[in-house]
Amino acid sequence: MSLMLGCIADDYTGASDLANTLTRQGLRTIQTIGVPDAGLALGTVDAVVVALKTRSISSADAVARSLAALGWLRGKGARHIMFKICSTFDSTDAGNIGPVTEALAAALDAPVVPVTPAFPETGRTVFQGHLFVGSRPLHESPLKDHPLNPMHDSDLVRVLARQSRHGVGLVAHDVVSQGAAAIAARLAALAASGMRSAIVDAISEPDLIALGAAALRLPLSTGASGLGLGLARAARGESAGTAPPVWEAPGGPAAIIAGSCAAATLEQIAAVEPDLPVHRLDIDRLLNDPVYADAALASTEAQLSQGPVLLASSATPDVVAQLKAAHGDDVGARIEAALARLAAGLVERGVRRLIVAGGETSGAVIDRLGVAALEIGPEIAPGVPLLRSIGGAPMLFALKSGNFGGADFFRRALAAMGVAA
Ligand SMILES: Nc1ncnc2c1ncn2[C@@H]1O[C@H](COP(=O)(O)OP(=O)(O)O)[C@@H](O)[C@H]1O
Ligand SMILES: O=C(O)[C@@H](O)C(=O)COP(=O)(O)O
Repeated sequence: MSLMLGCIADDYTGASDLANTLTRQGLRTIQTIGVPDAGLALGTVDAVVVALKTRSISSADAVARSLAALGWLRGKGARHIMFKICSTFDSTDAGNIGPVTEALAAALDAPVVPVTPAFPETGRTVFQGHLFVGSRPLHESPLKDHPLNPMHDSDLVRVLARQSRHGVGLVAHDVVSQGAAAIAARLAALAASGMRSAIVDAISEPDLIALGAAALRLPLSTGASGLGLGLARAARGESAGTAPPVWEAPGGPAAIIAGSCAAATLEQIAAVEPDLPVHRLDIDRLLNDPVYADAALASTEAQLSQGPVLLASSATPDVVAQLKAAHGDDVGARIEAALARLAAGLVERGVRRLIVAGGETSGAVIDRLGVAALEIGPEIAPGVPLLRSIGGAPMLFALKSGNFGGADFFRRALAAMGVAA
């Protein structure tokens, strides 16, 4: 097997977001959870997205796990490697976008790495190296309040340079607008001057297509799903590619687990509250009362037979700050583990259709359920596909980035799973 694209994602919703884009661009794509066992049957695929949970761990661990994924992808003949990061560049000054990019570049002997989180379809654009979320620069967007990776600087050349050993350049829009050859020439000039990565401007799909054509000539690129779109177009060439599959909806109750504290998720929870039972979890009890989780699950049992239920830890930034002050900076990881336990309890009670809101939350849930890989189905909302587990009891998932989806996302996801809300 020889893969057109081998992708390494730093969180699970990011992985499914990219897999969705590649699938919509006609590439047969599979998402694996970590480096898959040798026995996993991948079938005939053009791209594999290896989902890792490395965005918020130590940079040494993130590098080691990403290099292991690289080794597996190279063993599958991947012709180009893409490191999938968040379209809002979620990271701290301690890493991990810079350290992982530089480690992968060294392993691949890449002369320079184009880097862009641009994803205009979801309002992420990069101009003069500055990242905009909608009309606001990153540091004025809701991402400034992220519980794990609050973003306080929209100048990505500066942000990436703070977490990189080598110099970081810029391919500005006046070059990008001239097309792939101009981008490639600028990247080569930056490499000759000692730069090893470069933020690349992109504000539209044509920019992404030009960048994809230039990037595919290099061993490695780093970015969000917009970059994936450009790479897929260049890799696919003129072939039409393949359409996403249509699945028979499996039976079984449905549930929603929300761990994201993003503004979009808070709005989505409020929007669906009139239609189904919403359990807003008491975090103090969730973390300290040994019987609270079982009591919460018991309270859902009768409800699950009537329709979907939603369990949420999600809170506004001021409440998140209070809980971090009360429980320590690791409160996020502890809540993830508690939500994953609740998800396992819901599956034990027959749930086979599960929507999870939050990247780190999705990682904890999918790991706890032991899912090995996911097929990519039709798109529910930009950046969020319907997913079906591969191996084990078949389950349908929707793993939603906290920031993605409109107010009606949960209703749309349930409908895509064959569930009326
Ligand atoms: N009430 C809360 N207070 C503090 N942290 C929370 C709360 N609820 C969830 N969290 C944590 O916030 C983080 C959300 O990250 P994630 O799941 O990646 O969402 P997003 O996709 O919005 O980034 C997780 O670590 C989660 O456990
Ligand atoms: O690129 C994106 O924005 C998403 O694919 C993503 O990575 C979001 O991460 P979470 O907000 O942690 O889900």
